[in-house]
Amino acid sequence: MNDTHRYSESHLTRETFRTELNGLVYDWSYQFLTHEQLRDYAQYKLPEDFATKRDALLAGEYLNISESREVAHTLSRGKYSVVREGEKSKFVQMVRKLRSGKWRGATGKPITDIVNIGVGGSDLGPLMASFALREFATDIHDHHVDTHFVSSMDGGQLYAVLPICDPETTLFIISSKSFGTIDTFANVDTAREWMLEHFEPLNLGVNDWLEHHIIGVSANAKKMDAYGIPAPHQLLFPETIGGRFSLWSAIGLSIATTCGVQVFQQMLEGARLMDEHFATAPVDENIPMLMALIGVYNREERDINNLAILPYDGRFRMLPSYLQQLDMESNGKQYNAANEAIDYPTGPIVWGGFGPNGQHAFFQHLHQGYDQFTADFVLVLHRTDKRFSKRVQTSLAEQQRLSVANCLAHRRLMAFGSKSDVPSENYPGGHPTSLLALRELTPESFGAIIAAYEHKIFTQGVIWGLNSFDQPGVEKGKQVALDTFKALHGEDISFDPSTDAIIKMV
Ligand SMILES: O=P(O)(O)OC[C@H]1O[C@H](O)[C@H](O)[C@@H](O)[C@@H]1O
Repeated sequence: MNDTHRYSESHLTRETFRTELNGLVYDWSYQFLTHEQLRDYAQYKLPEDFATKRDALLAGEYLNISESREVAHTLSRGKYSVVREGEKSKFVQMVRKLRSGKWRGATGKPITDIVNIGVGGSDLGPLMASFALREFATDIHDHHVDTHFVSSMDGGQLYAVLPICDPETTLFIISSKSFGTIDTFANVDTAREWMLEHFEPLNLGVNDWLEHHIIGVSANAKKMDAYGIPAPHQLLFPETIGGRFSLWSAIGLSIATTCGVQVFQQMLEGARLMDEHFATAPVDENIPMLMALIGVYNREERDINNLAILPYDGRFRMLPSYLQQLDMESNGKQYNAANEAIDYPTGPIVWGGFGPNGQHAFFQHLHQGYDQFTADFVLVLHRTDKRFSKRVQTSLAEQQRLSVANCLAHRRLMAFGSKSDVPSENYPGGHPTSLLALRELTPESFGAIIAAYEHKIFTQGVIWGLNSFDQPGVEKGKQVALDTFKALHGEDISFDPSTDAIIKMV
């Protein structure tokens, strides 16, 4: 494809490469494709049954073949939403009880700290959304609850969280679709020891812990029963919702305990509107499809193997980690949906970091390093926050403008470069990037941007013939780690000289 006319600033004045949905602006001006090329590329790349597959996804009917189940996460922001029954919903009642201080611990004190224990999809989505949306909480009563997140198997986060919590006023949400992930239960075991150590001198025990200080969120009711979680404290969600797509479901409980039910509902609504847009907008105005086709083009025609996610608003700090799982676990595959080996590139390596800080760190490589990359800049154009006086708000608004200016400037430098005969002053440019700009961050626009990425990844999976909804590579990782763990416990298992030697040192 001929792109000699792109990356010339004059060309950009003749065509608009921008589409908007409810305050989410997607600008692809600094990508290689023109509208015409994009439409041709869509015809060439999208399989004939793409619309059928898309409709099946949005109806909750798309088949995850290898796991023999449907894919239903889009329904969790529509007709099967956990908040659809309002005050009658168990999810809503739990959130209200916790956020109003009516949920009491075993000694009768109101819960003040909630710890979500989960990993992967049971951690990254809730953590990201809670962090991004906490300032929008509207239904705060007199009571203040803090929500913490613990995921890592090494206990590293418990070291930080336990000392600032009081066992009598702390509640743990065990978030695990399978209710069997070893990382999560390693953390739960330690949390239980911490609590029981405090409870036993008070003549309280495991049952008091289970009765007052635990909520289970899972697709596996049997395992929650077996663990002893009382039925009223169990939240179930369907098997058909994949872990990395589960923040919209009951797994989002910690989002709602942090931000309130209303914000959670608004987030779902933003995602639902993106579902509608994905279903109906023409291809060169369809945000997820544009993102997908541009990504496939960069991967296949330009041989660019990585995508940097560069948010310029601190509330999106966790977005790169979230999208890493969403994309790499879905499309990082060398086999197709029919389980045949494939010989073409699929999903890119997704990485990134908070843009303003990255400028003082890894941007050197982006501006002058050897490697090719593509990037998504994520920007929020306006921010107001009534918690501050006018005077402080004015200063904060100036900071927001500073961040916007830096984002736009670095994006230009990556696209157009800055030529000089002095090698150290030469910036090659030519890196294709997109801009996702929110006019304002709201729960709705947040929901929309996350759903856009989900559909982008789905579309790419369809183009590449993948099943984007399984993750055997992760399952394999769990098995190999089990054997190593046994060896650490003294079982006579040998691996290789390096591993064996380190095991002996532990
Ligand atoms: O929610 P859980 O069943 O505990 O699973 C947590 C995570 O486990 C695995 O690593 C899967 O690959 C992830 O997709 C999942 O999100």
